[in-house]
Amino acid sequence: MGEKNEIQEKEQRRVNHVIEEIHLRQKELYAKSSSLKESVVNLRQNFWEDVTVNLDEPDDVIETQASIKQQAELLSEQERFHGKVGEELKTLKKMKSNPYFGRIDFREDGESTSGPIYIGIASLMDHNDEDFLVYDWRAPISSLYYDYSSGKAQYQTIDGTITGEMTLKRQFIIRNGGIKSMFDTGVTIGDEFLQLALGNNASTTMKSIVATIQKEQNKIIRDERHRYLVVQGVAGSGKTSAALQRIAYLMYRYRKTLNKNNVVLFSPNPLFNSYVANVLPELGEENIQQTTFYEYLVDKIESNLTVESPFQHMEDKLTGMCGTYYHAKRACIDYKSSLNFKQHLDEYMSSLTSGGLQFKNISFRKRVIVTKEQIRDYFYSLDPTVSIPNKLELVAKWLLREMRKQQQKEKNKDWVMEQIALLDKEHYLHAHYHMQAQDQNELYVDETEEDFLRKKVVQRAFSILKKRIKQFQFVHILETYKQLFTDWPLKNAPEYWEDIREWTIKDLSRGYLAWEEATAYLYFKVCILGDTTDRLVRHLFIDEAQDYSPFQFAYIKQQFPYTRMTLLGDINQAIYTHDIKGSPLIPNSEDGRYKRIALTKSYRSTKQIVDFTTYFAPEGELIEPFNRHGQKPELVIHQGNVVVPLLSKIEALQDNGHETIALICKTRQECDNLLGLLRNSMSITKINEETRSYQKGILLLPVYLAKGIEFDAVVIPDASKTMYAGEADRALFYTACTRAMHELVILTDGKSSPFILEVPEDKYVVITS
Ligand SMILES: Nc1ncnc2c1ncn2[C@@H]1O[C@H](COP(=O)(O)OP(=O)(O)OP(=O)(O)O)[C@@H](O)[C@H]1O
Repeated sequence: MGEKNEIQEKEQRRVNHVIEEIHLRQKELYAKSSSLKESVVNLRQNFWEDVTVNLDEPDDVIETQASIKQQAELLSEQERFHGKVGEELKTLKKMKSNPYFGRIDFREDGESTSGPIYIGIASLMDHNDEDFLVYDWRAPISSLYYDYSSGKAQYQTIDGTITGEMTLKRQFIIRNGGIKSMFDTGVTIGDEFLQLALGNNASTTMKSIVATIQKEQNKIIRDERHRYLVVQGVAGSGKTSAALQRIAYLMYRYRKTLNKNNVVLFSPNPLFNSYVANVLPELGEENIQQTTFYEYLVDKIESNLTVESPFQHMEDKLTGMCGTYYHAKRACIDYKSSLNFKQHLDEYMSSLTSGGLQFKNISFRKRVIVTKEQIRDYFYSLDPTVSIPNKLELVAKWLLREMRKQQQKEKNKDWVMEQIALLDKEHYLHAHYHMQAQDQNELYVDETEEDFLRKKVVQRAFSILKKRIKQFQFVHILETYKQLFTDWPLKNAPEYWEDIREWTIKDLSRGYLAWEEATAYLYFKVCILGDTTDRLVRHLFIDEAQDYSPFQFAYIKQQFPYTRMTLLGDINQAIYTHDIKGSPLIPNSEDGRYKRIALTKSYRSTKQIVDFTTYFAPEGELIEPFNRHGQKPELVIHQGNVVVPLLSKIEALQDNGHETIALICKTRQECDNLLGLLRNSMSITKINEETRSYQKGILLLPVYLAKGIEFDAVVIPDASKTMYAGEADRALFYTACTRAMHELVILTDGKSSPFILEVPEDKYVVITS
């Protein structure tokens, strides 16, 4: 037997031993789980038997309450334990098939021997709880595996830096308990291992990358020092993957204090949410809160206003903008996305301390009981040095007092008697008992049952009004915001200001907030109404951060004042805002609290695809392909009718074994046209902004919905000059092409997009059909 085989056999024996230990642990946990389950069931069934209930004296009541609380705590403790055991069992099940993926032999300075350390998705002790059979990939010592090849190495612990020498680094592929292959590697994570991981078909859900995390990615995952961690990474460089492993790392590192409610991920579209939903559970962690920034805004803006979705915004920008309108709308988007606009808004808001805030009349039963002028006068009679939100608090108190006076006035009116007649039996009984109780305690009764019922009816009728007053709904935010465009003089007005004003007033008057307006409006609202900052969120992750405007970032920073942020993006894929100068992804925003990490290696696409797309990448960032080879991209030139060549290309891609083939168009309009042409010839799934998940097959979608996602093969059905021409289309075209893992096919009518012409001809194959 060769030395290599002997080593593999020895390793296999160890794998068998670990699986045996896993088996023992499982048995132990199953026993624990069923006894816990039994105890939970018993506790639930006998809950009241074990509680001492005595309500005779006030002291007894307190004692009873304490007894119930104690019993409830015991029950929830047992339930929690049971849940934990269940989670451990799930992890062990995964480990039984694949107990670990790496081994390092590390000799600490001052020690004479180097112990082997095996690394897997979770830690495992032997049955005596003495030795670690497997270390969690997030344990401090495991970072050696990702950061070093053989030789001098070090890692950080809470007690300081541990230095030493790594004498061996071995990687395993273990499936169903058998070692399929193993490599001893000289580089940090060996290419062969990564080749295998990347060569597979695209999956409809993202996978974890713990076995092959790269050194630069490991820096992102383990950074704990910086308030703002900014990752500029080229397409397919693993930004999203690193972000998800980072979440898993933080949940492990701070498991006693951090839970899923303290972590939020802003994702680019609803489809992406389900695309990444498997990663954390695969790593034994619960999913965190995921939302799109659009959903986040809509949730906070009054429900009677309509907020334009970023996708509709894109669609309009790409299909409906031409001529002077195009330039004016662009100026509008640029301005409202900028910090200049924020400053303008801030100045306007400070002017509101002395006048201009608009209010709403307060009406009851179609009669105005407090006019907006009365509210305004009261508001501006208050001390001008007090902040607007604090003054609103005082106005609300005054209004609530006014409401109480109004209630008194309303109580004796006829409508109240009519309402009393409509009350149900319960209310009458309540009134009756109330009077009885009074009889026992008082010598005379000053209130009749009718009085009591009248009071109740009026209280109920005013309750919604009072609730709205407490929420400061008497302030007319929309009208006050609109004034900014009607009355407020603007210094240094941007180009096309008159057009911008006109559109904005029209939109606001019909209760419509354009996408570029929505954040500004919400910012204005929270500043006027007062602090609604989010203190619960301790880590915020923003994927596709290049698509956030400087104004949106400023708002996010203000809303999450105590939150650490991880921003991940790619300047090359900036498709929403034209003005990316203020983006934090660009280095000049660095200060001590910022850490910027650049990822330049692209793992998603084959070398041939990366070589092709690099030529028209907008910002010319350094892009290195990973060494995985495939076919050169194909440029199919047809004579006008796209259907025949498109169908034959899709068939060819299917024959090549590709399971997920995406037809990526520039707009939804183009998708609709194409679907009309292809619908009768093949089964196609069209993806729109509401799509939450997808299956393998042929997918049709606009590029802005493909953000963050990848497919085995990508087909660009129309890459002609009329479709992708202007500079604004460059990032869209780049984003579309970089979604491909293995094959990229581009069709044109012969007049190709200028971006293709920027690529040397030897980088792609031309086919004329
Ligand atoms: N270290 C790694 N090991 C294995 N696979 C990796 C690694 N890093 C990235 N990948 C794979 O590369 C692909 C791209 O990763 P990911 O989607 O995280 O990149 P991204 O930078 O967010 O891309 P984009 O910005 O283009 O959406 C995924 O299939 C991911 O699994």
